Amino acid sequence: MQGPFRTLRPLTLASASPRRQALLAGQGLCFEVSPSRLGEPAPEPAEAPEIYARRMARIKGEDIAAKRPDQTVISADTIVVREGRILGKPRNAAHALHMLSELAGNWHDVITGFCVLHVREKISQCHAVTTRVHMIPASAAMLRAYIATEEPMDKAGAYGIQGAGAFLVDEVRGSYTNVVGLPVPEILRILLTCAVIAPAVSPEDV
Ligand SMILES: Cc1cn([C@H]2C[C@H](O)[C@@H](COP(=O)(O)OP(=O)(O)OP(=O)(O)O)O2)c(=O)[nH]c1=O
Repeated sequence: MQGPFRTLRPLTLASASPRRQALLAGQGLCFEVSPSRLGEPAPEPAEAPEIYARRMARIKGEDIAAKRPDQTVISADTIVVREGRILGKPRNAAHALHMLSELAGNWHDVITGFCVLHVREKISQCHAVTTRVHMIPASAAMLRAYIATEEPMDKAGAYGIQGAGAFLVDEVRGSYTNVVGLPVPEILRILLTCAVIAPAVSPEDV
């Protein structure tokens, strides 16, 4: 896909998320996709949500980076946090309804932990970005109808801001792409610094 950036060196996205793939492809980046199949362990007692999201991103990223030591590997983990409690993906429709009932009418945090790793070059950058999101006080009928679309089932907090779930969100404070699953400006800044990507057009072309 044509975009504002081009990829200079081999890049791998260690994620099965089609949203993350679309966010990077939309910038013009070329990359392979190699999701980690490691299970995601539960948070440690008293582990802060940002630390947990970063730890999960590191587990997934290091799994793939070890197999591709000459490539730059990007990984991420997105969680929803309401009053200090971490909401991952719903187990089933009833669990999705439970989660959305808690989120509706309230503020919550969406935290994406992400890593940029390169084993041979000893690059190991892991960070977490937090976005505040407010949901409308949706009725149970609206939430049930949304869950019936099945969109919530593979998403942290049981909603997708980029899909039909947009109807639930009336305010976002912070990075939008972070909610979708990858904080694009932060990732691009690191890739530019590491000379893995560059602007697609050289200055003399402008
Ligand atoms: C809150 C929110 C989450 N999500 C998604 C992003 C992530 O794909 C998913 C959270 O699950 P993750 O465990 O972060 O990622 P994943 O299982 O989809 O992929 P992988 O582990 O291979 O990287 O929730 C949205 O798409 N939109 C949203 O608005």
